[in-house]
Amino acid sequence: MPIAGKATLTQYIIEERRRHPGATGALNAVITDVSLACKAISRKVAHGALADMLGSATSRNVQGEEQKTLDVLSNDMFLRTNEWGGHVAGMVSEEMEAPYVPPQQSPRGKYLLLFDPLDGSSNIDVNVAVGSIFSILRAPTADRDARPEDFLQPGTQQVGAGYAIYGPSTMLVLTLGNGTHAFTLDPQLGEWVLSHPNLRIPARTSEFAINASNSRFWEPAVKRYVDECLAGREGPRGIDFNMRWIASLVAETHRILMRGGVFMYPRDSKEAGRAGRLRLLYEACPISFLIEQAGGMASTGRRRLMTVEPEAIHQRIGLVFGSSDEVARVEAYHAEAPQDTYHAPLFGKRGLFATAA
Ligand SMILES: O=P(O)(O)OC[C@H]1O[C@](O)(COP(=O)(O)O)[C@@H](O)[C@@H]1O
Ligand SMILES: [Mg+2]
Ligand SMILES: [Mg+2]
Repeated sequence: MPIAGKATLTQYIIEERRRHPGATGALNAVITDVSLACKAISRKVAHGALADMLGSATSRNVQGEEQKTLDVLSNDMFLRTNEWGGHVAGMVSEEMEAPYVPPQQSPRGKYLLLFDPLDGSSNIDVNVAVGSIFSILRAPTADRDARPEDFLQPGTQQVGAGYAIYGPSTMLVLTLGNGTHAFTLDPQLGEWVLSHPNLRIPARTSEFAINASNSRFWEPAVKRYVDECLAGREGPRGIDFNMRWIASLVAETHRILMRGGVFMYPRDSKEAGRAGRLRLLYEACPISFLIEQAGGMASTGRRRLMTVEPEAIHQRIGLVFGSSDEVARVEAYHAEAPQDTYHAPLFGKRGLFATAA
């Protein structure tokens, strides 16, 4: 019996399976296992300081970032819930240098799971929303253990993707390639309830999100786009824009899925040899899949993000996503502007901060 007339996650994925007559239920099992990990993480996050879970672990992850206690614990939750089920042949995580291959599987799992177990972890200690992001790929072969190169598949190959957000309420947002749907965790029942079926992102928006402290490292096309937004009603866009920055990709994505907007963590020159801040396989690809399935666009700034052929499991990339008119505009500015042709009006000769001649 549906809760308050709404389907549960279990009911939804069983219904989805009917679209694939040959399906064995293994994908549903992976989603169930992931959603169990997310419930467990949600409980830990909700206890905050009372669970003695805040603060930093003593370790650093493969990208040299300080690991929070909850980063390590959340990673463990994902590994433990999924290795037991036997449906994944290997897992890649932000928190592990090499893929994890579950022991003694026979037959081997059909799927590969990639995840950021705790996204936005700099927000944990200040009690702001964090989340978990996941992507599901098919394992290319069942004949051998999963290898790093097996995970190097473009986003278009994802069979499922989603995130959990641990905010005022806990939600799971999922796509299996048939729309993007949001489930709210009923804390009494411990059940995910389909509260927001078929999310749609409006094509137009007047809200953007970017870490403006990086502006001196941006490419000209991004500078131009942001300057035009900031110029508001008096500028070329003719409308006032609002700006947001939560420093939590999951929370920014959630806002955009709920009411539109554009998010940018573009390629920049902040660190030599680093293409962008976000990780391609377990941040940018799953978010892009969710956004496209909700009618939005997701781009590197220059091209559709999900067509990028990955080269390394922890590869970083520029990401621009959200309302399609705005993402298309950012792509157009990149196509138009050779690297050195745009001069920001704020700092130009006749700009706001120009010094008297
Ligand atoms: O420190 P910045 O530049 O605000 O970066 C924030 C970005 O970094 C992230 O926190 C990276 O995620 P992790 O917390 O998983 O490392 C994104 O969620 C967010 O968009
Ligand atoms: Mg992250
Ligand atoms: Mg993380």
